[in-house]
Amino acid sequence: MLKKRIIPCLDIRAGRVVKGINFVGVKDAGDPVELALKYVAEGADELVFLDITATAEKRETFVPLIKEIAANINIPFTVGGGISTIEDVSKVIQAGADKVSINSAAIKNPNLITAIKNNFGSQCVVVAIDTDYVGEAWKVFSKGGLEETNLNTIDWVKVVADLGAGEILLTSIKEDGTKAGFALDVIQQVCALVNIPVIASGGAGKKEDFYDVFKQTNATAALAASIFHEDIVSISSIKNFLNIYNIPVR
Ligand SMILES: O=C(O)c1ccccc1NC[C@H](O)[C@H](O)[C@H](O)COP(=O)(O)O
Repeated sequence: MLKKRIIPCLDIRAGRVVKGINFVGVKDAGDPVELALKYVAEGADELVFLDITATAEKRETFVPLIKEIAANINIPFTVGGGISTIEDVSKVIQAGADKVSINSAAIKNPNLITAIKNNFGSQCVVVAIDTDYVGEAWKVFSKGGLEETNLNTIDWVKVVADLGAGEILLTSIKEDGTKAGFALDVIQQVCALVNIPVIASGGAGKKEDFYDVFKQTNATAALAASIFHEDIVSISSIKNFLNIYNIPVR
């Protein structure tokens, strides 16, 4: 079995790490560079930086901060947040990111996935999908979880994989920030549909949640924010725990 990846996520607003619950009520969670260094020292396999700033001011804080973080870490670095053109991707890659995460822009213009793949390689494009169970189906949400689309998550994952996505970052909105555990059902449904890596995201609250997601689904990585920003458990202790229970980690 491929080694599983533990990925801390820095949700950024106005240059600070923030964290909320179900994508709302975000509170300050610290300095991005300090947290990035801390997580690398703890053994993070990758780092995700997600700028949730909705305002135009993001351009000022976005690129310099990416440069500063990229200069200080030696693990794969994925950057997302409002990326919607090849020029945005180029700027972020030149600033030091290894991959980009696109969400709302992929919904609006699915061909952007293929364009990024053709220009930078499929390994560079992570398609982030925020999902919630509505009525009888898992639906895709855009704009930071604020807008329900007419897309069915199960259909959308197949489309993005066919268009050239290198990975899928699947976040269950209901679990986000709750520390109640990952949404194992939808994660496994998605893993069973695509041949590209799926990163589970949303809900991690204890080390056993990481065991559950790797034991009960084919997720190749688990992303978390609250559990790390609130110092509930370190990345290294999660990895030690997974090793004891024979889940391969780096
Ligand atoms: O993804 C967004 O657009 C967004 C917008 C506003 C606030 C949070 C957002 N995303 C939440 C992140 O994806 C978050 O890091 C993951 O859901 C993991 O959260 P935890 O449940 O705290 O581990």
